[in-house]
Amino acid sequence: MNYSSPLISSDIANTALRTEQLSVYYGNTLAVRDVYLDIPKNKIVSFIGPSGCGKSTVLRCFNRMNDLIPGAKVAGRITFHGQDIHAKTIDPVELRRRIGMVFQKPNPFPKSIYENIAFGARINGYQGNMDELVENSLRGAALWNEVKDKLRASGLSLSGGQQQRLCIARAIAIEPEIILMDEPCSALDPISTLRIEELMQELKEQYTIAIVTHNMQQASRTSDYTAFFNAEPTSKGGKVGHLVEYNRTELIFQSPQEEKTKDYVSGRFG
Ligand SMILES: Nc1ncnc2c1ncn2[C@@H]1O[C@H](COP(=O)(O)OP(=O)(O)OP(=O)(O)O)[C@@H](O)[C@H]1O
Repeated sequence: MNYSSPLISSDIANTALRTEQLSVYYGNTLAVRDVYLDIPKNKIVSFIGPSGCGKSTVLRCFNRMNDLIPGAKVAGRITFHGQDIHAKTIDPVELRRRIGMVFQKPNPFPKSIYENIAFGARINGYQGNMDELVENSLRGAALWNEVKDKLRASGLSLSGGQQQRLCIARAIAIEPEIILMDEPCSALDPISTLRIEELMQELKEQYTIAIVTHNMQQASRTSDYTAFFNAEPTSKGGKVGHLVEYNRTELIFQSPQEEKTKDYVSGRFG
């Protein structure tokens, strides 16, 4: 097996996202190169690696968030259930509805808890019973019991951990298939972090999750597969990220194939 370009499976039906020779540039600078990666359906995949190796860059490619960064350019191919996400027929707004995102810092709208859920759903044309959608989304994000008596209070009045679960509720309200999480717990205390991790286990029954995390214990606790990225120096004095090894999480942490992975997961660098 070639660990620099591992494809986990040839089982397309169970592959939610696939990258083939994915490279991303910011202006003329190559940030990350030649990533081959499959994200299987209804699994949690963690991206780990030292700062600047391109984890967030790759994550943002999946729902074309990099389109919104001036100068960012994506080369290679990304498919979502076999369909090229850069095809002319793909509407990036619809793609982002199907592939939602939760960010590092909880970012609820400065609106009521209720409206945080209802607003996006309304914009996306939701025609059903809004009270039900709000309740179900808050239940899905394990927040309902804490907020059911104060749905008109501001989302910003919640604790950091509750705000992050509100953002997850907002994401699931528009019924995505995939949830991308970019260090969703880095601003949270350990108890709120554990709640989000428990929630992820519940969510994966319905959704596919890809998460960037600096917390290796979190990757090993929560994910089915782990992708280890690293950055190597270039001749011009910069650095370029690449995928070193991708495999089942227990193999990455207990018997990695690559020396670099071994060094990283044992805390020797990063
Ligand atoms: N908007 C941007 N404009 C220019 N360069 C960027 C931009 N975003 C990221 N980069 C560069 O791309 C490279 C990869 O960054 P990225 O944030 O993807 O890495 P990361 O592994 O997620 O890092 P961290 O763990 O610190 O969040 C870095 O060299 C970074 O400086």
